[in-house]
Amino acid sequence: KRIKLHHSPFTVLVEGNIGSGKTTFLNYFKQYQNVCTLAEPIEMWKNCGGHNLLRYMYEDRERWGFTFQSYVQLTMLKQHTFQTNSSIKLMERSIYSARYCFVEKMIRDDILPPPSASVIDEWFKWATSNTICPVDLIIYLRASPEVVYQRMRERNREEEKSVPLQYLREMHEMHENWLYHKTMFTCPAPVLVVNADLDKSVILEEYRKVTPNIFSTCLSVLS
Ligand SMILES: Cc1cc2cn([C@H]3C[C@H](O)[C@@H](CO)O3)c(=O)nc2[nH]1
Repeated sequence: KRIKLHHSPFTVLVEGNIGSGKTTFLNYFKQYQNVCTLAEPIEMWKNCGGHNLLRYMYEDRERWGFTFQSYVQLTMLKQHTFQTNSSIKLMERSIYSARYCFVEKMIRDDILPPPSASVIDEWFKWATSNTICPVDLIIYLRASPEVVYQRMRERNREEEKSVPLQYLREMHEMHENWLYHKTMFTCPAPVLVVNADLDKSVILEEYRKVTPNIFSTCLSVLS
């Protein structure tokens, strides 16, 4: 009797701070034909009905925090429920990092008033209470704040030009609490930590190391 221990498709979340190399990681796995990669829908956040919610959020987090995170949650739900025939689905971030890292940070910074936080949380609890957001593995691209700050500056994304190093330090701690120390919230799947500080000249070798975990089907045969 054989039982399946994972969902179809085998769903992998690529998580990490701003500038930790998620896009590079996703692009590396594009080379495999049975992998469906879903990049973070940042273009949708930059144009929701003609509004650049990402820019509004960074310009005034109190005023636009809820609006932005509410739309992020919808776009992430769309990605989680995206149907593919590929055997593996690789997602950049998720509804989980939305809630446990970014929304949680806004709550702790008093950016998100409790009533707004409750509304986002009710959507999150509904979305994750049934099987519409399945996860089988989380890849945590773990990078130091100073390294990702440098990369963010070099990438020079218009909306991020005023993001300070301190914010990246705090977002690093949110990721550490959730995915490394696991002191905050539950992890919806096993976590594989990748040293994302490595220079791009050697980082692909580091990504290659986790391919067995992504491509191994975790079928177990019961005697
Ligand atoms: C799920 C999720 C992704 C995400 C990204 N961001 C920001 C961080 C980066 O500056 C930009 C692209 O990741 O959007 C955010 O504020 N809240 C988010 N929530």
